Amino acid sequence: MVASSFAVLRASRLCQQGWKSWARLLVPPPLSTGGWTTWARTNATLSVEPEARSCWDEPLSISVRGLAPEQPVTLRSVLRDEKGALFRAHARYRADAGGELDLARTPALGGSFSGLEPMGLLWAMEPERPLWRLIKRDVQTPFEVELEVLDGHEPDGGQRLARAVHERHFLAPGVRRVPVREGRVRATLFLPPEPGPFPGIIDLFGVGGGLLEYRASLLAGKGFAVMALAYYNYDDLPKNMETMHMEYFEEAVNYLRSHPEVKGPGIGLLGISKGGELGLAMASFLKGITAAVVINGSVAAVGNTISYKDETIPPVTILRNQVKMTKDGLKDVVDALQSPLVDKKSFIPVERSDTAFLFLVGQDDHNWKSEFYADEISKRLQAHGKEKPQIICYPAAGHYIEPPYFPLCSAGMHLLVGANITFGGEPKPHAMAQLDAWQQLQTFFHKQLGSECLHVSPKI
Ligand SMILES: CCCCCCCCCCCCCCCC(=O)SCCNC(=O)CCNC(=O)[C@H](O)C(C)(C)COP(=O)(O)OP(=O)(O)OC[C@H]1O[C@@H](n2cnc3c(N)ncnc32)[C@H](O)[C@@H]1OP(=O)(O)O
Repeated sequence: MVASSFAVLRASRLCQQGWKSWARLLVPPPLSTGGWTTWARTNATLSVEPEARSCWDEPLSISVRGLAPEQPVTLRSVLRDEKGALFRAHARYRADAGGELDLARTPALGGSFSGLEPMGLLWAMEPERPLWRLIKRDVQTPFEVELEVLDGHEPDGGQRLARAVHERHFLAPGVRRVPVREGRVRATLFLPPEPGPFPGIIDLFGVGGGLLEYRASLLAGKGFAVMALAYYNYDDLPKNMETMHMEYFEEAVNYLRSHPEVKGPGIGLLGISKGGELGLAMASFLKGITAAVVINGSVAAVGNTISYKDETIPPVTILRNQVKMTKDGLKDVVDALQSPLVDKKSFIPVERSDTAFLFLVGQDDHNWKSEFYADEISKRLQAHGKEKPQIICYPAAGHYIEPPYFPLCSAGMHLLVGANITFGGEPKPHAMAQLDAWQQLQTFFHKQLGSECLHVSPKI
């Protein structure tokens, strides 16, 4: 296993910091307290850099000025998703002797997180609605994050001293969004600003289907042509996923490879969960796939048959008696799939693939045994004289390894199981895993797809 390093991330974070812009965003009236000394300050300012807006995957510099020396304050964040669900985080801080507070230098004293966490107010958000996952549906609009500074350390906060609203965007400047309806292919292609050609990537999500675009749109901001590909429960595609026909995915690969703005000869694949399993199947059956990143995928067909021409891979047996209950009343299905070493016909024939692989694994994935699957794929590839894949394991990370700063979704409704299940993961290590995984997959694709490390300016 390759240990991951976070040093690179810190360096890139520092490079992205822009110039300081202090803006007093809200000045509440002074407290009337009958002569008692209070901490509330009328001249506190909250500064967020970049100013006013940024890309979702970009780090922020958050600081407060104009507080009293050593003043205790609580910082709060809130975001409303497109379904109206609220996500919140808060942390207690103490200003320095000069009445300042910089989240890059001042540790949180408790709350949704503690310690030095400059981005904790984003990644530590929790949904107000239980088991709700933060999903961005329309990438053409930003999420608005409201930040507040409150006097004192009371859980519900004291007087509001300052407030800022910051837009987090999913389309970097100049990135183009092109809906695709070609033959049977239903997708959205994101192209970096011209001129191309750009290395091409197909992006696949998992059970639930639909067409989620936010990862593809963010990745296009890093110099890739990324096509978010729907495969069921979208438009005129099948409503369910009884059989996954590789011919559909082949059509999508051919479409992207022949696109005038996509650099050849081969393309990349990115898939999470069921999307990782399908990416593995595509890399095993189809031609023209140079590189694949599988995030917590399976090496077995799960829940449906995979077919290509006259071959079929049947799904592994479900071991219903292995479903356990957690103390929180959630189902834990991690042991509920038969091993593909037993159900050998369900093992995707990865040995046929000449694709370079990167496996990103949450070691606390409770959806299924991602680490075991990655290890078995590695063994199978090497036993057939193929290149050893890169495997990066993240301790205490769960199933949904998303782009940076998405809050952990540690439990939720699983549409295949029909019940709420645990997905695993602890907020802090999961957040660190997301940050590292995002860098690792970009580095891997740039290397394998032969591109220069082009970045679209995140300035919006
Ligand atoms: C006892 C038996 C044992 C069996 C033991 C078997 C073991 C078995 C092992 C596991 C095997 C796994 C194998 C693959 C593991 C993956 O693949 S994990 C899943 C990864 N999936 C993804 O990342 C794709 C997610 N995409 C989606 O879920 C859909 O595209 C979206 C985003 C929900 C949008 O779809 P849509 O049709 O527009 O959704 P919408 O109508 O708004 O809502 C549909 C439902 O989703 C819910 N929903 C919508 N938004 C959200 C949200 N933000 N948060 C939470 N829920 C939401 C809604 O409430 C709604 O539910 P209902 O009201 O119908 O109950």
